[in-house]
Amino acid sequence: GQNGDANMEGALIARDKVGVQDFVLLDSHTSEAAFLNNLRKRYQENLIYTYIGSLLVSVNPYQELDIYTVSQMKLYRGVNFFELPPHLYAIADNAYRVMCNEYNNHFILISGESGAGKTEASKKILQYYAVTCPTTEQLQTVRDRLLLSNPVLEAFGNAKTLRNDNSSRFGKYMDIQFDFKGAPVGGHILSYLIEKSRVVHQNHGERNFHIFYQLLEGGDKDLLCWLGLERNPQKYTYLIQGRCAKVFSINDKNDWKIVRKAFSIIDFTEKDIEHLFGIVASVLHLGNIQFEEDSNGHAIIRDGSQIKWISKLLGAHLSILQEALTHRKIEARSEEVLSPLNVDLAFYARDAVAKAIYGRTFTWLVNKINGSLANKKTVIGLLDIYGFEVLDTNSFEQFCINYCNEKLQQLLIEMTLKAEQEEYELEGIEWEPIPYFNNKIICDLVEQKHKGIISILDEECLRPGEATDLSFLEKLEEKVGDHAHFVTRKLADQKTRKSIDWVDFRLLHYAGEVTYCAVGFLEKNNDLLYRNLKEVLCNSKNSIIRDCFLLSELDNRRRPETVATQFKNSLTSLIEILMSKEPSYIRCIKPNENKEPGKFDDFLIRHQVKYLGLMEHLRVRRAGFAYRRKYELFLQRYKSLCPATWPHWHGPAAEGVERLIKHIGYKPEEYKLGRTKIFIRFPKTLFATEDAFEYRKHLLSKVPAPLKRKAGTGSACWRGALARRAAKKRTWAVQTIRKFINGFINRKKPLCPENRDFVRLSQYHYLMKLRDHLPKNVLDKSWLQPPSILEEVRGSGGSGRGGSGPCLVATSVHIGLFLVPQLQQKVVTSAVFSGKKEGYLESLSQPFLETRLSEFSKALEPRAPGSYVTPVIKYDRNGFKARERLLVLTQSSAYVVEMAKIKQKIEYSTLKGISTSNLSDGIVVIHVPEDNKQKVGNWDGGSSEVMWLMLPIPSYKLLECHNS
Ligand SMILES: Nc1ncnc2c1ncn2[C@@H]1O[C@H](COP(=O)(O)OP(=O)(O)OP(=O)(O)O)[C@@H](O)[C@H]1O
Repeated sequence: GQNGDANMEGALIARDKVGVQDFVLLDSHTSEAAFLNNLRKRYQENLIYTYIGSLLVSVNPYQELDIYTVSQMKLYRGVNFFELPPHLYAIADNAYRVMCNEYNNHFILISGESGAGKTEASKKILQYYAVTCPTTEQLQTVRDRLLLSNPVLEAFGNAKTLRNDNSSRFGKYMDIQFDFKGAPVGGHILSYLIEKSRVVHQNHGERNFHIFYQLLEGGDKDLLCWLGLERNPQKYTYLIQGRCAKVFSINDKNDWKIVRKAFSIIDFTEKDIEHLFGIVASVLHLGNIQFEEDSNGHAIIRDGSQIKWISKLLGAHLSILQEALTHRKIEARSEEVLSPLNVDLAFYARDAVAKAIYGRTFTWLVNKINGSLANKKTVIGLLDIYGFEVLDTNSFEQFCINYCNEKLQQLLIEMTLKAEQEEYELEGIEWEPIPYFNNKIICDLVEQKHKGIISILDEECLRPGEATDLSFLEKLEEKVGDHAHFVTRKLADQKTRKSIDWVDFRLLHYAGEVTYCAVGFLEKNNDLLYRNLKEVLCNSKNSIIRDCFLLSELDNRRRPETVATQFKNSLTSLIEILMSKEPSYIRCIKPNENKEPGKFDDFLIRHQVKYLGLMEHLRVRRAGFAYRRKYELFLQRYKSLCPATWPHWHGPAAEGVERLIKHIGYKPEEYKLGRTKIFIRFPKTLFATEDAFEYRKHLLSKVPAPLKRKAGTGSACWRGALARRAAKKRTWAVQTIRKFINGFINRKKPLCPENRDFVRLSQYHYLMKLRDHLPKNVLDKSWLQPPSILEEVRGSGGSGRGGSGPCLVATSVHIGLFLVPQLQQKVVTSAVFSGKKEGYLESLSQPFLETRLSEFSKALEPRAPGSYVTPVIKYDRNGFKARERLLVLTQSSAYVVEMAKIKQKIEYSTLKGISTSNLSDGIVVIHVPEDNKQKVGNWDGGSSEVMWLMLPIPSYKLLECHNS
């Protein structure tokens, strides 16, 4: 992928820091141990992010890290992927920039097991966009709503589980919508499979959804009184099954305040809120309803107080409600008969209605939030979805979740791995396609029409007669028993048999085996709500309940779709949505079970590395070539390594690259040349090249321009040269330190051989400091005080034979500001080369040729009359074409000006200076002298001394002179 290539350079630069920051650069890429070592090494230094190409691996730090500040966000904004260490923000920013540049849609898929940090990651990305994207006051509201939808959704959709105190119990796909200027203007949320069973039952150590506890803890007295609730959660059956209603790590009272406030911002009316909490309270009352047997063995409600509250809060008729909870309406021929329920069935009906009310209200809530976020244009989607789940006992929910993960893996395979192989094909590179495990076979096992597990389950649910979970299991054995990824006790061999119970079936998922207990599958898939209970709810006076239970549902005599089928369908449409977008991936890893910072549990992590398919991904990413890059970019970066390509190569880039790599001595087995890209097989080849490049860059940054050209013809064998250099450097260091001490002792004497270097060093430092503190304009008379040693030496007339240092100090005060860049370069080069290079003194009196200034005016020269080098032109969906333009910024305002107009108004030769921004935003700042203000006329911005112009960099040429 595009960004995968890009981050490679960053990985190169930082590779010596802590491990490799891109797994692709691991020497032994097939070794799981090496993979884990690298991950551990980085984690222990709190480096929680690592790339595999363009995929980001994240390990939950379980502590607040100082890497999510606004200044960090700004650091990553617009910066090329490869220039900074791996980060969520880099992924987010890359998606954003690709979206803006290409006007296409994007999604970021975040996966990992419970507690691995998915939700945190998606919130951080959202914050990143909220802070860094352009916005207006008007859009501020949308931004706030986007951010505040989170606490509300979390209150209703998250719960404390054993694995995570704030576990999302629903899958979430959120689109962030941007307008053509890249401002976030809206959002849309899709939710998947809220875990309704939690409303009525929680495992030991777990809680119900946060909102119940928040309401009881934080709701004010009047509200609770109106809802008929007591503040004590221990009073509510539905809240205490996990026996941990109060948890130290969760502040329900505080969270309540946040949620309550969020409601008002995301457009909820007081009526909505009243009805919503009416429903929440009703669920609690429902849970406290108890049934007993009457003399006929029929269920009757033991105490009428709860049902009265429910009737009030849901606006349902008391006696009808009472009847509905204890009877079932059966249709016999054309008659409807009310048949009384026994106690067990009454409890079942009670729980079913609680789950249905809560589940549908959650969906209503999501829709309501969507209503307040609605907008259009391009989007970036954030998919935060439960990762692979393997519990001690795995039930229907785990089956759905793991099926979902199979589907997403399939998507990843289709989009990434195949794309990878196709790239080689496209580039015309000979390459044996590497086999990877395609999990389609498992997806088919689950979802295939008529033959898949879901179809078989549905059939059992719908068929007349005595269908049970066991008969479902038998059907499975009968129909998919010979499938390679399906086992039951009966089908297993002697050895495996022991580990599978009679009620279990086992699937061999792509990530490993999971044994599912079939008990409860039918009931959960059916998700039946008795018809008469539905009727009661359809007639409710609570408007939310009425929205959730439509009368039309009653008219529809067809059976509603089963849960598994609904889920399957929503996954299918999700995959469709995702297929139309550009993907980015984040894989979250949970480092230990104890939520402990700094603890790297090898066993647990190895397991996840496997489940997340990371080795698989790396293997494919590294299968042929570790690195590939467009010829232009490769040449751009490394051209200084070969005299034929430095400073400019005039032929086709591919040929330039060929020359270049011949010159630096690549062996044939190390690389391949494709149609548009060079492919390098081993990381070490690239490292050597990068070393040479770094070294050259270091050197070039200190050479005056005329010398730069000559330097290009230097030694060819950089690898050897490097070693020699290092040895030389050490000797040199020893001598220098000695000299420095000597110089310091003699610093007060007039200039003499003992103190000359020391004085020169002081001069140098002074000038460097001066450079950063130059007066901002001609009226500013402040000037950095030189250290006394320089004054003294100058006073004693010691400008000496070198003539460089003191002279510069004296003259620079009088130099016009527009010479400053020139002067700065000379200062630097003087410190480095004076007395060391022949011909340096001569070069001093001439202006340096390849300064940014001259290079810049060259770049602006039209190639053909009236046109400029590669203008930045964008098109949007509506065919809007942004013209070639300049952004003009004065100190008080900004204008957009047509290139053509500017050309008439400024003589480039009078520019005061130019600076390029260090972001990849394609912007250059031109400093215009004061007198040009008049000519520039209507973009006058007031009283500024220096006028600034900004314009998109028209070509590589400019970038290049900035970088070198
Ligand atoms: N980047 C991070 N910095 C600090 N703490 C983090 C970070 N990511 C996760 N955590 C901690 O780990 C906890 C669990 O993370 P999170 O809720 O995001 O997991 P999840 O993968 O969404 O789990 P689930 O699937 O159960 O919803 C958080 O509540 C937080 O305490």
